Amino acid sequence: MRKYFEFDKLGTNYRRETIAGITTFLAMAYILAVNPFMLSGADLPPDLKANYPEFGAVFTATALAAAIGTLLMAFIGRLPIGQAPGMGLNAFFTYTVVLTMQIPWQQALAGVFLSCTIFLILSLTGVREAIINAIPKGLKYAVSAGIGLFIAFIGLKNAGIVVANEATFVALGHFTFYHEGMKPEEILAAKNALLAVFGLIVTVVLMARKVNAAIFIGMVVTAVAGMIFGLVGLPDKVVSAPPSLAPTFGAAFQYLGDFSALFSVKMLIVVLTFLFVDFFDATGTLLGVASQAGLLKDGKLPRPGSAFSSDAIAGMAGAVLGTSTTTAYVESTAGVAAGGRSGFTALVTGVMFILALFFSPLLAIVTPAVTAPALILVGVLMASHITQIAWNEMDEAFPAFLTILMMPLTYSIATGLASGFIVYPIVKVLKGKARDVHPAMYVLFFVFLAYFIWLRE
Ligand SMILES: Nc1nc2[nH]cnc2c(=O)[nH]1
Repeated sequence: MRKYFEFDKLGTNYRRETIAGITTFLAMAYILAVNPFMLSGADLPPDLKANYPEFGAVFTATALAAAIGTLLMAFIGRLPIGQAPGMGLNAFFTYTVVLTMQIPWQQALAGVFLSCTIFLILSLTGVREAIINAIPKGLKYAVSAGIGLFIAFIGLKNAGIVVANEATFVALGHFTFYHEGMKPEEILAAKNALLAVFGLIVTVVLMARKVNAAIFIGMVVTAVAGMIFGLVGLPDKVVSAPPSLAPTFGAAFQYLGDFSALFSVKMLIVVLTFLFVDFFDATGTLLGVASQAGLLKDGKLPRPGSAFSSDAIAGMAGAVLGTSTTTAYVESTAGVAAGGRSGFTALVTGVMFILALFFSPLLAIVTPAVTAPALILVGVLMASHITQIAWNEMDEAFPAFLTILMMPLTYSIATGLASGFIVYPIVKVLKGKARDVHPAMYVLFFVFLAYFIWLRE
């Protein structure tokens, strides 16, 4: 074991790797609640919930996908990196693909499976690197930053901190509940918005103090405060058998053979968006976390094919189980900060996800106010990529800015992505820099243009 994980070469030991693995698990554990909450449409009106997979099955799928993905990273990638369903693509799955595009969730899972299969092929053949070089750096970072604003916006909306407004589209929610004539639901909404603000402050302070499991602890503190003030119910037990996977397991397969459903412009955009986001995210995250751990050689990952394949296979497995794209998690930096250097860290994290399968009753304490701080603060982590954009070059800055801005304002990652990829070649060509644009970018221009023409009808 020590030899397989190269403990001596990496200067590490079992104790340190175990603490690191538990640390990464605690930093990622919020996804066990947030993912089923989001993918099952729990924050949507009751009549829309029927269009989404069942909560319990998504919980089991999330824990299993995280366990499988993280164990793949342990044994194949041999990196101290955890995997779980990503926070941007679960929002894209729920709000864009199923809610707006009205694609059945089973077909959306087929799209996840397909995009990860393509990612696997690109990773094994080395084409991945060629594509990474073809996409302008500013757009790559804009995708992460835009997703950060998007999921933060979802958190603010779910918590009632930001509300709809007829005159201005959006406005600040209501936080006072002692006016005369307030309806009971208005009082409840105001109290929940206050609870979310409380949770946000607690979590920000924990993060600022560099507490590794800040988001997880923040959720627990918020839920306990919610129980004290009667906003969150008590779980009736702590341990139970995992909820059945039957409602979601293999649901993707019913569409994988249906070529007419799978090969439409709508699905092309869905698959491309899943692929792009996972592609850029995995590249940035694997390099970023490995760099922090001091594992890069000449700026390259050790065994890059294995690491990217672990990401892609985890996504395929997750789609079969019943969750949106599983990917390498930036929260793995918490375990690396605690000393994790080898795949053994990921082995420990993966085993923790298996144990978590038996604690599903605790999910009863997760309400929109409890998840909101996690959504908003993961948004901050992702938005930090904004600094990588060349803001003083307008032909770079504007497409990136548009990508970032359109994601929250149109409530769609795909629309943000499409906006940037359409505007980028136009601005470059009109500036007389057509040769600076990679041919692949012109192909994508037409693909995304087709998206706007055929999907907006
Ligand atoms: N890299 C990465 N880390 C995450 N942490 C939570 N969600 C994500 C995600 O989508 N990508």
